Amino acid sequence: IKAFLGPKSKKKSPPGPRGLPILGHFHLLGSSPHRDLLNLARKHGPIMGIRFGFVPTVVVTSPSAAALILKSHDHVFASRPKNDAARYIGYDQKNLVTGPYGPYWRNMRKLCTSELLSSHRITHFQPMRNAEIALMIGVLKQANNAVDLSSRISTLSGDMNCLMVFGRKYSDLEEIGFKSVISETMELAARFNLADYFPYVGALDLQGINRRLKHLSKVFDGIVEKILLSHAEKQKDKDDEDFVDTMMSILRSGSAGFEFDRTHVKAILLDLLIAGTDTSSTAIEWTMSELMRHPRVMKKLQKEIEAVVGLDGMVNESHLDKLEYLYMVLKETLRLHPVAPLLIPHESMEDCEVDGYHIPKKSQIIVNAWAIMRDPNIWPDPDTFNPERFMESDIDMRGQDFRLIPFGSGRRGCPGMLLALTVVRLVVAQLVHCFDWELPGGMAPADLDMSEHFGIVTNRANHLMAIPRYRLRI
Ligand code: HEM
Repeated sequence: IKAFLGPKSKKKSPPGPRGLPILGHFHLLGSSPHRDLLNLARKHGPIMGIRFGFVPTVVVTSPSAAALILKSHDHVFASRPKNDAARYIGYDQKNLVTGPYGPYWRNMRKLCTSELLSSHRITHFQPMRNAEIALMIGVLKQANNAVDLSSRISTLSGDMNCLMVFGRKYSDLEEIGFKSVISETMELAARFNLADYFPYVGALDLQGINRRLKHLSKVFDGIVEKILLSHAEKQKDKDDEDFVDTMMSILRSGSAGFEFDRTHVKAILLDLLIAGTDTSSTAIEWTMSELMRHPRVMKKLQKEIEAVVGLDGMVNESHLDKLEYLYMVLKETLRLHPVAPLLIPHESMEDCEVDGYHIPKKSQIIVNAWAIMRDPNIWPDPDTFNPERFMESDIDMRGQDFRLIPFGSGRRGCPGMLLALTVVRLVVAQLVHCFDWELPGGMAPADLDMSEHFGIVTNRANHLMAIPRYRLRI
């Protein structure tokens, strides 16, 4: 009514499809929102306005528009929208992933990048990674038949991450219900929660999501409290410290330099557990899938590793920078299969004009990285897996080039990128170097199903099954 009767605004809103009263554009999205949003953007342009319930949303679908949001106006768009899942599970959005932009978030991010995710800290855990990967290789060596490679990779990634964060394996935490809490949290967080888009209807919790979230947050808190208490009882040398030890010693010494209590420690632990596990394993799973679908690329990569490492030894982290083709394979995999196709929604902290369009304060911004990375105007033959496209190319994926942004960019870009690149390259190199791989039942490579399942992390719809044949001389 206000729009109809009130004075016409001179401000130009981003173009978009006609929405339904109150509901907005929910009905236009199906189970693959990144694909649906691309289809809409083809009609309405790279800066498109839509609405989810009461939340104005801008969808960005070109490198230049992404650069405007994540670089030129990064200071305006560096916040995150309110989100009930994060409110309950993320200790009232005190965590890094969903925390609103501000002094607290800046301090917390600095603390994480310097104390937990620095290259020094990553190197510190190198022996642990080698030991865990060697264990997995040992198990795969015994296999005579097809193995569930997706599950193996997921367990390995979870174990390495949990050992780093709190000194115990993910698989060992099954008896205290940890795995099921994490997977149910991920499942609930991926659902469209009406409470996030309809403030009044949301309070009724018609979907029952918030009730389950409250329950899960209590269970999760109980588990993390147990972990914190068990750490308090053990005295450790600096060299043996996991992330919990580091955070607790900062807490005890009061050296954080900002408000930092037990709740903040728990919120960060949650981030590292959720953001660090499924992301890396999904990237490894997609890389192995593409390699099995493209035996030529697999052979070429094996040759590269053989030339650097030889058939009498395993890959170690000092080899990684010499493996240029491996890096191209990873770039190409993350271009086609970004772990977070829509990044994580950003929010504008004030009114802003972007490319002539008015974007009001508290708009949700969705960057469709998946669509940008398959744009035929940028990428010839965009749906084809072809790592050679990166030969003689200066396109990198670390957030400086908006054509390739699997880790996002700017203030909210992924702080775990260095760790992820180390883990993913090491595990893929080791799997490719140690084994030749066959698909089960004589399946032809081109027949391997590559369907995806959209979620907090977009992984394979079906587990990757394959037969390993050991090929080293040791
Ligand atoms: C291949 C693996 C990974 C990929 C592709 C990936 C990708 C991303 C993306 C796209 C974002 C959102 C960027 C944005 O909103 O603009 C993000 C955020 C984040 N990632 Fe990663 N990530 C990976 C691994 C990791 C790891 C291993 C960790 C830590 C252990 C981590 C920690 C985080 C955190 C804490 C954030 C939130 C940052 C913030 O909001 O300030 N990620 N990641």
